[in-house]
Amino acid sequence: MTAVDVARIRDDFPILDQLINGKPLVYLDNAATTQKPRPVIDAISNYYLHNNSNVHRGVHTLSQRATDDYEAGREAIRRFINAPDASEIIYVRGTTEGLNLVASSYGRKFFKAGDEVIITGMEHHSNIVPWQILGKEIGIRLRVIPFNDQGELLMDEYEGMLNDRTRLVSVVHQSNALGTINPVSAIVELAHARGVPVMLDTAQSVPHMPIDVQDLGVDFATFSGHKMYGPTGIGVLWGRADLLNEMPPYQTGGEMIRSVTFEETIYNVLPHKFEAGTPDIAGAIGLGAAVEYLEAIGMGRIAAYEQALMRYGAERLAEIEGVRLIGTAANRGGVLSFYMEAAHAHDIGTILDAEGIAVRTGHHCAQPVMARYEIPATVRASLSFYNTTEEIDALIKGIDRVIEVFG
Ligand SMILES: Cc1ncc(COP(=O)(O)O)c(CN[C@@H](CS)C(=O)O)c1O
Repeated sequence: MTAVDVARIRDDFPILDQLINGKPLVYLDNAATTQKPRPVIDAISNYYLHNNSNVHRGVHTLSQRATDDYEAGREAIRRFINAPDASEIIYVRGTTEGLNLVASSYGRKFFKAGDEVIITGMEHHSNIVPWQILGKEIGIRLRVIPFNDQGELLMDEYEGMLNDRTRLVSVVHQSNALGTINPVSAIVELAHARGVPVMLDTAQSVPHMPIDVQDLGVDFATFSGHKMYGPTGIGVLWGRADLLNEMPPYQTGGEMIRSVTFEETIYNVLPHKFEAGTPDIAGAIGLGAAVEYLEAIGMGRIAAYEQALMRYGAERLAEIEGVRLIGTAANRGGVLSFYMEAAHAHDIGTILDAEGIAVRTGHHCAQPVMARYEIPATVRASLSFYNTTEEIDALIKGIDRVIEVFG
């Protein structure tokens, strides 16, 4: 993407054109949530302005229009991740709910006391805590794949963990704290050799690179709409139909049933079995618009642009004495996490905000990662295709200001 392309893209994001503390906003917190382009905002407004109605089983025009748009969003997502069938696309609130759904439904169906789930040491809390709860309830064991100082998984350790009690491998594709992009194909190959399914947390990869769930060979994948330029409150769990059909519903009530008597309930078919109650209709329509927006730019172009920007940022940060980059895997995405002895991450973030620069500071819901590096927190700049090298330069200038203040 050229600078001209980026300038035109930035016109689609009105929020980026504002001053913060008298300085141009430099939004570098995209791993937390991304900004929304006009087509997404317009699609949501259009629904509420002209088509607002509840979906499915409606016999009036507005309901049919809303249902058509809601299901068109599902088909757009299927296409975007190259899932075999739209019925395998389950709308959830976000990655957290997707992970909880699999832990709760797949976990209670297929795990027995003494069984094991394998995760990595760089997981987001939403792929740690649900398994701990299942561990307490059913007596399953959590196995954790360690990683080296660069933030790369120790694959030999992983291979050694797989055994006859392993019921699921559940791992992050791209770490939100380190940027590491994990070797999914190798992880899948070893797991499938033992007949073990793989769940992939794609919260940080779907928005930033091409994702083909069939090519990856995974069995589940989950992500959040708000991290891929769509609205908050809507996300996706994709799963292989044969597994989803075996799994009990996660929540129950309307929409997810075929018939209910006081004696028995017959569940609905996929995807509806896992979509109880009135869904986030506007969110799904907005997410469908976000998919179309990203497809028009091209995920390959986005990945290449963000990769170049991250490498530029890493080079600039390496020039500053006292800045320690956390997460230096050879294969990593648009995340620049760093630590400075001179000041706590929160103080650094505050000074950067005074310069108009928005970064995330803290443990990023990955406290085991901070413990591994023996640091309390990092400052994390996370990139998007609407960021520029000039914004990286502004970040560097802001860090120089931090050093002025804290010495
Ligand atoms: C890898 C990964 N996995 C799961 C989640 C949860 O996504 P939700 O949309 O909140 O459900 C996140 C969200 N990470 C945010 C909030 S902590 C971050 O600032 O890094 C994530 O990065």
